[in-house]
Amino acid sequence: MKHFLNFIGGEFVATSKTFDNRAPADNRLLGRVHEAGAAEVDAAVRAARAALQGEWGRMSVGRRIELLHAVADEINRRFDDFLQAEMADTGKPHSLASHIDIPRGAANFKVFADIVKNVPTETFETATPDGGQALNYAIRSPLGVIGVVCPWNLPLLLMTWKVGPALACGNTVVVKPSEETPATATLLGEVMNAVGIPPGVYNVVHGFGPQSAGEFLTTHPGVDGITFTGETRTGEAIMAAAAKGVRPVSFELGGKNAGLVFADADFDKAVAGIARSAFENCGQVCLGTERVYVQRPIFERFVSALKARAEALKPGPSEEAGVNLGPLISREHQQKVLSYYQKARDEGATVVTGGGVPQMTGALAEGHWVQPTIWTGLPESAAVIREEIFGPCCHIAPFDTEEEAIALANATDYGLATTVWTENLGRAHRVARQVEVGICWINSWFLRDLRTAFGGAKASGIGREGGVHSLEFYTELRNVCIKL
Ligand SMILES: NC(=O)C1=CN([C@@H]2O[C@H](COP(=O)(O)OP(=O)(O)OC[C@H]3O[C@@H](n4cnc5c(N)ncnc54)[C@H](O)[C@@H]3O)[C@@H](O)[C@H]2O)C=CC1
Ligand SMILES: O=Cc1ccc(S(=O)(=O)O)cc1
Repeated sequence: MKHFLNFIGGEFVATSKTFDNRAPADNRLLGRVHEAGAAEVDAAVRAARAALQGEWGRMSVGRRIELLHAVADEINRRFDDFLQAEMADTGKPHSLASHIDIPRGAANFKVFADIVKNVPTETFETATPDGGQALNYAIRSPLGVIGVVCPWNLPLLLMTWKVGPALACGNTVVVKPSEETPATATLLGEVMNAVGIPPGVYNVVHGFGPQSAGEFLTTHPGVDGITFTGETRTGEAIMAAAAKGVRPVSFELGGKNAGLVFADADFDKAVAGIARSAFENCGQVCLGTERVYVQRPIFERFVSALKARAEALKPGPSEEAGVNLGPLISREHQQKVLSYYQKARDEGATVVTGGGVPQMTGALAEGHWVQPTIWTGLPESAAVIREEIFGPCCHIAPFDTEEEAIALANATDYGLATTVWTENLGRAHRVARQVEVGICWINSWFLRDLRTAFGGAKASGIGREGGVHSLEFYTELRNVCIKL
């Protein structure tokens, strides 16, 4: 039996309280996760503090960067171990995990190491009242011990998206992976030891949120800042915890993202793009599109074409050739998504395709599968149009004018992402400027350059990470003023 242990001060730590880790594809037992209690979380925070005050805190930026490149290289060397662990924990297809999750896991260390190496800070020469001069210059210091609370949808990618810049800036981290996906964060502990990252720089505590490792970590007074990706309501709880001690937070939260397809779009590219944004990772991407608005002249044709795409998706085990649809993460999440499928029917939706559970055979019948689903005909007040579902589904509605499309896209409490499909350059710019989101993709989706700002407007988050913007959260910018 496999055991997923905590990683504290460079050592793997077992606890007496464990819980099952099961594979979403077939519910088989993958291993037992050792839940960290308040004592283990405290030990992890202390180890992180000690590392900050020790070798890591004294290390030159150059050496730190070398080590983070070595972490990336070691992830790539152990690519298959990470791939197998991620596929088992999430059930996602090989094609997805091998092209996105694991490569990004490595890239997140390299990119931020290089950014930290190359970013300058400001200087100002200042006239003084006595007719002399002063020189101001800025320095960036690490924020300190960072609590990193992670979701289950892109476990390695989203964890390293925070750990990479945090370590590059000289901080130490205590990571709380999702209880659903403990494997790759644990494996990363082995990588840290293998390349010589000092003990205590990277720590992992396993467990749940309330009254477990998540709450123990976010309420711990030794944590200097908290970065979190997940549900908006959890963000509210973590923000309340962070208020004690006035500790900064960086949040990437939920979304109810719109896709806008204009009649002048390249039709085939728009259909393929919206299909990806609605169904990739079985719809479990915060950037995914659950509300599609299509200009009336192409509406019917678009609905038929997206239906064909949804019905062509092949659910199955990660490794099987041609499989491009995985399961949902858990039975609980499957029930949540299916409850929205029911709500859509109750509210009078036309179910264009899907709406239930696919017929899976053998062991896969025990997995958390749902059909890709498309609805039309609902009013904007319907639950599946208002609330984040996080499943492979979308509602499609027609619109007439550009103004109407923008108003529909903005009619939500969330503000994470929009994807716009048009061949009209002027329209693309106009729409991009007016949609109230952190990221607007034109004729694309999930096309990421890690140097760009990433984050949500409105209820979708606080702060921006990515490129130099990550430095705003992970460092304390200080000014030194010297009277010359
Ligand atoms: N924006 C995104 O990328 C993601 C959004 N979600 C949304 O969240 C929903 C539920 O997914 P969950 O994993 O249950 O999200 P969640 O927000 O409940 O959990 C994310 C992480 O926060 C931890 N956590 C939960 N409550 C906490 C608390 N009070 N204090 C400290 N840590 C806490 C969890 O243990 C987990 O590590 C999804 O259906 C989806 O709507 C989920 C995953 C990613
Ligand atoms: O699912 C949420 C999500 C997906 C990707 C990223 S990023 O590419 O690392 O910025 C962030 C959040």
